[in-house]
Amino acid sequence: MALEVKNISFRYRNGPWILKNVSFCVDEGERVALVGPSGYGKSTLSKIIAGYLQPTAGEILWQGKPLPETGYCPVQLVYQHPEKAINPRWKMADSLHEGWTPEQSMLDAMGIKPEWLGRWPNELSGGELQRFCVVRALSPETRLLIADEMSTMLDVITQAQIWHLVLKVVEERKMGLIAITHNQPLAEKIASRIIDLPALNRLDSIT
Ligand SMILES: Nc1ncnc2c1ncn2[C@@H]1O[C@H](COP(=O)(O)OP(=O)(O)OP(=O)(O)O)[C@@H](O)[C@H]1O
Repeated sequence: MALEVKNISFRYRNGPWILKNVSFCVDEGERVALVGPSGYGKSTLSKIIAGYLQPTAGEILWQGKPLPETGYCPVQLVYQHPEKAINPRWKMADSLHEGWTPEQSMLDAMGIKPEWLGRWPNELSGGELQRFCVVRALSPETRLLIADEMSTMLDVITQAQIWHLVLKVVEERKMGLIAITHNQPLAEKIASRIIDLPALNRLDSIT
């Protein structure tokens, strides 16, 4: 079992419980889609799995152990909002090369133009920025990619281009994938299993 989400419960400060006793596993190289209504906690759960948020209770295990606190994290998250994931004070080349140096062929496949590398993040569109975020997350050390509404704000041609590359890399490297999407046809196309978050969330067990 590559990823174990074990009895995860979460609330923001003293707010309402968002997740209660959520458990599921993702096998090595498995592709799953995580679905649920808007505001149901999918992004929150993805941040917990990637180690950006600490759960209020429960644990995330990767290959049977907690995620490493230092060094490269084998679980990488691509957010819905690329502008929040990129350092505004770094030029794009620096953000891109922060974790690894992708080959030119990957930049070409993602449609990243050479002139974008010398720009600041605010000089690119959301879709252009998102391409950088996707490539940055696809280091050879990444073993599980969480794509949280990764392509929602893109036009259909760009969406297809990005998903084509991501699925090719995931397949070649036998990586795991958790795709969070409201797009049912996309979920069915990219994933072999659909995880319905409301069915796992034990909010009724709150005392
Ligand atoms: N930083 C925060 N502080 C307090 N509440 C938050 C915070 N971030 C999210 N929430 C709340 O937590 C709940 C779950 O939000 P989350 O973004 O995880 O849902 P989601 O299922 O990903 O939604 P969507 O499909 O609309 O993206 C929402 O009610 C949201 O308002």
